[in-house]
Amino acid sequence: MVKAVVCGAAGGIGQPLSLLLKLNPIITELALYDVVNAVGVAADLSHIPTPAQVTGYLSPDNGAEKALKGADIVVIPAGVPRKPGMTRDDLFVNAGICATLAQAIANAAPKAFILVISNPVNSTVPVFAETLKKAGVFDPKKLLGVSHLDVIRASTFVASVLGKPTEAKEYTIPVVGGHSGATILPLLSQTKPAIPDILADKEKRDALVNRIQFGGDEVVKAKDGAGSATLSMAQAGAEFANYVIDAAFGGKKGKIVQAYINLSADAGGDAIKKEIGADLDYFSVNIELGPSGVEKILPIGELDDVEKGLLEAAVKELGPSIEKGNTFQPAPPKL
Ligand SMILES: NC(=O)C1=CN([C@@H]2O[C@H](COP(=O)(O)OP(=O)(O)OC[C@H]3O[C@@H](n4cnc5c(N)ncnc54)[C@H](O)[C@@H]3O)[C@@H](O)[C@H]2O)C=CC1
Ligand SMILES: O=C([O-])CC(=O)C(=O)O
Repeated sequence: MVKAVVCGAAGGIGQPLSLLLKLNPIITELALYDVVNAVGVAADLSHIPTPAQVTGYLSPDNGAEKALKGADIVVIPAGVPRKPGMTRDDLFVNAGICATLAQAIANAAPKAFILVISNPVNSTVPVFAETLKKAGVFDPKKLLGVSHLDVIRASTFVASVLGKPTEAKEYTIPVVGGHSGATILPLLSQTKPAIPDILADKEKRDALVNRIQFGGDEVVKAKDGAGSATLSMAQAGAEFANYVIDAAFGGKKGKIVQAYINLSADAGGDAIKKEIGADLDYFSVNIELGPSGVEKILPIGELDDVEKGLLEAAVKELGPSIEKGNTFQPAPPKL
């Protein structure tokens, strides 16, 4: 029995993400929350004959907390997407939405796994953490910033450069750091199976790294004002949520993924701070998933010289974004 909740369920990501979660037979309850149209989307999905019973909630009458009550996992693609010319940091307007949703989760589902998709992830995850801390329910093992789209992009783009586009799933590339531009650090030297020909070709490699780091901009540009990645994000979000569900509720052991998490000492974050040579509170790292969420934080491992340079740039850009989230003060509620 697993209850999943999607906040922002009527949006460009929310709708296909909810559809993909409805197809997971382990999920028995699927609650959809949005400030618009969540009831309609729920009615639509409820006609699909899979186990999940779907309900929709809008904001009046405490809809968020009603949706969230008893949730095991909450996935959050709520908030404004980019338009051409904007950076993810320009989306910091989403911080208020994130703080409100975090408070609702603290009230109604304090033990749930929380998967944050809303941008800018580098700052919104700290916003979630700070709100949960104030409410006394913060568990760093259960708060996961979703950077998995960068991971699936890396597989797709590597396979394409190799001229093997149909074999993308065969290529595993850890992507660490953060989720925007230079903070996205694809560890091509750790690709499995190895890609020596790309690593030896500076021009090819630089272009590949750039495409992975700015894959989001590629979609924003192509959509030309109609938003950012929604369908690939829905796939990445559902795949990632299903990994978390399988590890926590399905008894599947040993799954290693990357997610943007809090590097608190008791979860093993100190070792990462040493590895990256920076005292950052958050970083996307290799984690082993399990019943408690982040079961283990694993080492980033050896970087080659190109990656050492990229790490330096990532750390420089991440620090201020984290600080922005850590120090965000939500507007007092209107009386
Ligand atoms: N982490 C990642 O890799 C990615 C993150 N994103 C981010 O995901 C977010 C959503 O993107 P889209 O679905 O394309 O946007 P969208 O505008 O299509 O959908 C957002 C939804 O959030 C809802 N919403 C707004 N305020 C809310 C609140 N207080 N509570 C609940 N729902 C609320 C809206 O009504 C709307 O249905 C954006 O911030 C975008 O930048 C997008 C792609 C990838
Ligand atoms: O680029 C954006 O604004 C949306 C996003 O995070 C991505 O596609 O990676």
